[in-house]
Amino acid sequence: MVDARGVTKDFGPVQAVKGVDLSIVPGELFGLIGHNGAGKSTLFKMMLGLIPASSGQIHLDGEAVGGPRFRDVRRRIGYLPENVVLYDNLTGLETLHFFADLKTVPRSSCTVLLDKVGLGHARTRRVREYSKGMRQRLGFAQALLGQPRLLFLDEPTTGLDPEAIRDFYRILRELRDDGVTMVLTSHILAEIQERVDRLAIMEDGRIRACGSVQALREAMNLPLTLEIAGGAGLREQVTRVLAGLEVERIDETGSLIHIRLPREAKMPALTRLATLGETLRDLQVHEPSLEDVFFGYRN
Ligand SMILES: Nc1ncnc2c1ncn2[C@@H]1O[C@H](COP(=O)(O)OP(=O)(O)OP(=O)(O)O)[C@@H](O)[C@H]1O
Repeated sequence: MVDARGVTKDFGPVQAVKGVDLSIVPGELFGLIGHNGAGKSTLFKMMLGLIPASSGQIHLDGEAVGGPRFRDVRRRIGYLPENVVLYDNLTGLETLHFFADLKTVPRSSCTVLLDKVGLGHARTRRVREYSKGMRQRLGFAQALLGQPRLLFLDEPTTGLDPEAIRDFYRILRELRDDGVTMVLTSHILAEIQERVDRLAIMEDGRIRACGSVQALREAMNLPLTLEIAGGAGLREQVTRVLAGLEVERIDETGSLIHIRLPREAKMPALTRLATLGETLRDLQVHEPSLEDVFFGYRN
């Protein structure tokens, strides 16, 4: 659905994107993460044909961006920019009517979309009175006009509270079930790590790593943490049964013991810990977070 080959972008002396190759398959929910200035928004704008690439090629749905048949593809694309520009004097519904007219989409779909993003109750209120999260929802409704098959969402959850973020990802899952392809950017790694199918880590204009969160974790081979709770003297017993295994660290906070160990030592450690029987009250395995993976790739 999205295919970028050797894409670069120069802004004068600044090379914002440095030879990006990226393939996103139909129906995929794809995350693009990276620190400020990594080049995410620039890559998005080139994919949408809003700015030309300095070199390289991008195809969307088989058509070259900026090519003769790109106009048709563009009709099937929805875009939520990082900073949505809205007119304060219009109501939510008037705003959506305005965008529907621009996209030559029937106005009749607007009320349904406002309900979908949780703004039905506020559709006759002026945007001036909207909170940041409400503005973001309105921007999202705008991106969904015309039932796009490909959605680009730049920092879509900025300003949303946790409940709204949950609602937002529920809508994305519904869209994915309908076969819509989505690409979203985020800084909030914890938020997207369990929600996207695959992601790319972008740094300094380059894609440093790309794959499912699990694949990236495994490729990095970062240590895991086992967290266990139990009775008095647990730490000594844990240290005893794990003796000889490759354990990085054993820490204690309150009544919890944290054991940091390489992935390959997980099953042997669990087998040995099981011999402690009822001394163990609880045990959890913590995978490295996306933050750990992200910083692992940066270091
Ligand atoms: N129009 C422009 N003119 C000059 N430099 C630009 C322009 N747009 C972006 N840049 C530069 O290109 C680099 C990448 O910026 P970009 O906005 O793509 O990053 P980003 O990953 O989206 O960052 P953020 O998460 O902060 O939005 C930065 O160094 C930025 O200063």
